[in-house]
Amino acid sequence: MFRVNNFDKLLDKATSNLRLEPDWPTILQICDLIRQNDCSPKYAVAAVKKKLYSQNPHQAMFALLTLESIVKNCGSGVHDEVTSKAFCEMLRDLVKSTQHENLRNKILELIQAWAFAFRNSPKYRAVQDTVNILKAEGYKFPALKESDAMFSADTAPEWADGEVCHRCRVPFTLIVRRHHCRACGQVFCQQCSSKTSTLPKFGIEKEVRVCDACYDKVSRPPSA
Ligand SMILES: O=P(O)(O)O[C@@H]1[C@H](O)[C@H](OP(=O)(O)O)[C@@H](O)[C@H](O)[C@H]1O
Ligand SMILES: [Zn+2]
Ligand SMILES: [Zn+2]
Repeated sequence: MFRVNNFDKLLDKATSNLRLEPDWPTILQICDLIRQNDCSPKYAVAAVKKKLYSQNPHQAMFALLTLESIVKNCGSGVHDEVTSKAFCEMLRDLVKSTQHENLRNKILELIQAWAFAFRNSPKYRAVQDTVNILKAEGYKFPALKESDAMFSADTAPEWADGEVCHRCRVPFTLIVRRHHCRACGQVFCQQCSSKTSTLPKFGIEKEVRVCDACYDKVSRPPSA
């Protein structure tokens, strides 16, 4: 559980009510933890959500900025969490209940940007529904900056399930343990995923487990 505590420490630091300016380096470290699978998107979003309810407007705003960054940088695992009906309803309630104009506007900005970013994903339609409801209730949304809705970060694939090794087909047992390659997300036995590599293209700077095929790909010198 150490790694998760590390996340909590970073989130406390990023949302400290002693700060007057956002702590962007810490916010980006939080993104790295999630991108490296050191903290699950579910845990991360739930922890940030708690900070949104802080009575201290600085803390709540820093939590919103952290939320904005992890949605932009950490891929579909986070998108699944913040586009759930429950999360959208929570944001809608916050828009209604907050006393702070700047918090309200930041939430409206985020919901609108996400609705635009996910406009082609039917499974995320709860966000557009929330925009429509809030507009019908008379809330004024800030002008959409399309740049706010560009989630450019390339993120590591979600991990696949499987009862046998993706490469040698050996069945997993109590002895033959399951492992995941961080580059392709497939499931392998120890023998087929014994190597490690950094994966800069996914923002993973530390050595992580990769399968033999991905190891050959990432360690081959770029073709001249
Ligand atoms: O050790 P176990 O109790 O079998 O748990 C496995 C390890 O956590 C593996 O981590 P790793 O890929 O870093 O080895 C992970 O990829 C598997 O999904 C888990 O089932
Ligand atoms: Zn294998
Ligand atoms: Zn692989």
